[in-house]
Amino acid sequence: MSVRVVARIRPLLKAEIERDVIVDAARAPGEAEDKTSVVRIPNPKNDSEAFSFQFNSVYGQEATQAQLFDNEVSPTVKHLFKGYDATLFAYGVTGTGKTHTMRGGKSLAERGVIPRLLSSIYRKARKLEKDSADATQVEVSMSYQEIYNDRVFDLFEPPEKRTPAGLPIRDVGNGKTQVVGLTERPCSSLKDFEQLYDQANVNRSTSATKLNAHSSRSHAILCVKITQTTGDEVRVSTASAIDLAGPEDNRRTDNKNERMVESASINKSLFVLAQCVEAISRKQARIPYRESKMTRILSLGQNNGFTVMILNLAPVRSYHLDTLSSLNFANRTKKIEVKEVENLPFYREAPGKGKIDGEKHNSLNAPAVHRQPLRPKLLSQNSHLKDIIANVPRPAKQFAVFSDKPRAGQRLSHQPANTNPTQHSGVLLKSPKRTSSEAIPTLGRPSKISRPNDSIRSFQPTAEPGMTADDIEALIARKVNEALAERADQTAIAEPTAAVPEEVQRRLDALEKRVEGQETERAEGLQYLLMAKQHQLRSEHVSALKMYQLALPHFPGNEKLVRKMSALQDRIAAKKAEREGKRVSAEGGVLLAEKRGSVLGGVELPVVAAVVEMEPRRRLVSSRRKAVVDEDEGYHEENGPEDDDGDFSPRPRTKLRRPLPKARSATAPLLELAIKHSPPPVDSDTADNDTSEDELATALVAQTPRTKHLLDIINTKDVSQIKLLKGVGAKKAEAIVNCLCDLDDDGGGEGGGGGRVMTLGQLGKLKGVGVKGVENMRVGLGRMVV
Ligand SMILES: Nc1ncnc2c1ncn2[C@@H]1O[C@H](COP(=O)(O)OP(=O)(O)OP(=O)(O)O)[C@@H](O)[C@H]1O
Repeated sequence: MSVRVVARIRPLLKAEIERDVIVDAARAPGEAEDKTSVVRIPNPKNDSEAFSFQFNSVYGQEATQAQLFDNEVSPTVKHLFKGYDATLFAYGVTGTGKTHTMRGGKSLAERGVIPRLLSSIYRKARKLEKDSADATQVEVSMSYQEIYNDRVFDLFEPPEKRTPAGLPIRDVGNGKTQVVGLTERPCSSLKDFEQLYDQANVNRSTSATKLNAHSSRSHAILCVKITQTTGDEVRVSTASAIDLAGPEDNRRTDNKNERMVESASINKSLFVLAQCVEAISRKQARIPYRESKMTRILSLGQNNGFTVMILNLAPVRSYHLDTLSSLNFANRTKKIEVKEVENLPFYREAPGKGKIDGEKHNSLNAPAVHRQPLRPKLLSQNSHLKDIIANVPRPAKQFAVFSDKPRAGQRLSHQPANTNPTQHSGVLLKSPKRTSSEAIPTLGRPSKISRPNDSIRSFQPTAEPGMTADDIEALIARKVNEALAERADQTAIAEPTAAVPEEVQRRLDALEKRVEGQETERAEGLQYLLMAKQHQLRSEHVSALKMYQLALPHFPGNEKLVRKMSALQDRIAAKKAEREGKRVSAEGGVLLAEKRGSVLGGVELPVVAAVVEMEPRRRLVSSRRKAVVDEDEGYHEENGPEDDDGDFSPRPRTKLRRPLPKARSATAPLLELAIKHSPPPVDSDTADNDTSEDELATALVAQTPRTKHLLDIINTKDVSQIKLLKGVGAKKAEAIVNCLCDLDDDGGGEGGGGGRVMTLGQLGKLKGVGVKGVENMRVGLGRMVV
C-alpha cells in the first residue's frame, strides 16, 4: 500500500487577505460532489495557467479538525488494534498549520489529530475490555522526543535536565534505530495522556519567527504503544505521530543568529528527507537516510503498517514557491510503497520465543517487527513489471497544467499506452471520458493526466520555444529542487547525479558503511561516557554506572573504564551500606562494617561480573582505591584528550599526546559540561553544609596535580600570581579575585569566610572565565608544571 497523502489548506490568518488566495481544493473529473482530491495552484510565471496535483484527499480552508480526523485518521485505529502500526506525519512550510493539525487547540472542536487519536484508542480499548469481560487488557504507554538542531531530546525531560549532546541513537539492525535512554510513560486514561502530553509540549522548542509566532523549532515524534494482553497472548502495535518543523526561507523569516542555526538544521534535515523520498521513488540503491537524525529515527525506508502524510498548505501568494515545492515533495511521497505487516502476537510463557518477540516489541523506538524497507511501488508490486519498465518511456511528473479555458476532447500524446487495470492508487487526474482503469500509476512515475490538448499551454511564454511538456516539468522540478537546495545551504543535487556503475556504487556503499559503522560505534560510546560523566557530576551514581555499562561494549577491554565502574560501584555500595548502617544502628546498633559485605554482594552484580571477566579480581581490588581517585580525571584532567581518544577508543593507543596549545582540546566539550552542571562556587567553611557529601568527594578526588595546582593559584586570590596564568592577564585576574571576594561577602551558604573554587567547573562559572578560559589555564600549566 502506498503512503496515503492528504493535503490541507489552512484558512487565512489575520494578516492575510482574500485577494492573495491562490491555492484551492478542486474535484477531480468524475469525483463525488462531497470530495475533493486536487490542489490547484497557478504557474508562478503565468497566472493564467494552473498546476494541479492530485492526492488521496484535499481539504479546503473550511475543513474542520473533526472532518480531517474522522476521514483520514480514525480508520487507522481499528488497524492498530489488529496489530498493525500506524504512522501519521504532518509536512509543510513553516506557518502552514502542522502543529494546529497535529496538536490543535484546547477547545473540543479545535483538538487536533493526536488528542483525537488517543481518545479513540482509549474508547476502543475500553470497549474491547468490556466486550471480552476483561479477558483482554489494553495498556497504553508513550514516548515523546524532539529532534532539535540534529540532536535528540526526551520531551518528558525539562530542558534544564537535558544532556546537551542529546540522546544517542543506536542502530538495531535492518536500518532501524533506537534512541537510548528515551523514557516510556504509561498512561492509562485520556486524562493521564493529556497531562503528560501538555507537559511535554511545554518542553518543546518553539520560538517566534516572522512567519509564525509559535514556530516549532524541532521535529516532534510521539510514539504511542498499545499492548493488548489476552491470557498469555500479547500483541503490541505502535502509532507514531510526527509534527515536523517546517522548511524556512530565511529571506522571509528574517531569522537571526540562533533562529538561523535552528533553521539551517531544520532545512538540512528536511532536505535529506526530500532526498530520501526522491531516492526511494527513483529506485536508487542508496537512500541517504543516515545523513540526518530525523531520517534515521523515522526509519525512512523501514516503515510498515499504515502511513498517512498530511501536507499542510497556506492558501496565499506569499508562499507560492514554497507551496509548489511542498506539493512536489508530496507527489513523490505518495509513490512510496509501505508494507502492511501485522505485528504478530507473542506468548508470555513460551520460553525463548516470548522473550525474543518481547524484546522486539519492547522499545517504542524500534517498535516494529518484520519491517520491510520502503520501496518504489513498482518493485514491490510485481517483479514481472521490471521487464515492462524497460519498455516504458520516461514517466512524466504527476501534476498537470491547466489553462483558464480548457477545451475537452484531446489527450496528451505522450501518455503511456501501457496500462495496468488493477492499480488505482495514486490515479491521476483524468478527463471525464477516461476511465480509471486506463491509468498506470504503478509503472514508474505515474502518467500525466489526460486532458484537452488545447488546455495545455506548455508554458511557452516562460519556457524555451519548442520545449515539450516533459521538458517543462523537468525544468520546474529542477528549479524547485534548486531552491530547496539553496535554502538548505547545500550545494549539491538539484539534478540526479549521473548513473554510477553498479559495482562502483556497491563498493562506495560498503565503504560508507564501514566508515559510518566505526564512527557511529565510537561516537555512541563517547556519548554514553559523556552522559555518565554528567550523571556523576550530579552525583547520580547509579545512572552514571548504567551509562558506563552501556559504554563498555563500545570500548572492549578498556581497563580504565572498568576501574571507573568498579569505583562507582564501590561508592554506591558504600553509600547504601552507610544508609543501611545508619538505619540498622538506629534500630539495634549493628555495625556498618558488618553490614557492608552483604550490601556489596547484593549491589549491581552484573557489573561485578563484567569486571571480573575482564581482569583478575586481585588486580581489580587493589586498583579500586586508586580508581576512586582517577574517577573524574579522564575528561577534565591531565590526560583528558588522550583519555577521550585513547583510553576509550576501540583502537588502543600506545602514545599519549599532549594537547596542542592553540587548538581547542578534546576536553573542551567535557569542560563545558562540567561547568554547566557544576554547583556554584562554595565557601569552604560552609561547604560541608551546602554540598552533598558525594559532591564534595567528587570535587576533591577529581584533582590531579595540575588541577590542584591551578585551583591553588586561583584560591590564593593573589592577582600577581593569577595574572601569570595562560590567557588571564591583570584585568581578568582582578575580575577573578573580585568574584571570589564577592563570594566571601555573600556570607552564609553562598560564601563568607573564604570563597573558594573547588573544581574546574566552579572555576569556569566565575564571571568572564568560561570553558575556554579554564582550558587555556590548564594547558598553560601543563607546559609549566608537568
Ligand atoms: N486549520 C486551521 N484553522 C485555524 N487556524 C489555523 C489552521 N491551521 C493553522 N492555523 C493557524 O495558523 C498559524 C500557524 O499554524 P501552526 O503553528 O500550526 O503552523 P506550523 O506549520 O506548525 O508552523 P511551524 O513549522 O513554524 O511550527 C497558527 O496561528 C494556527 O492557529
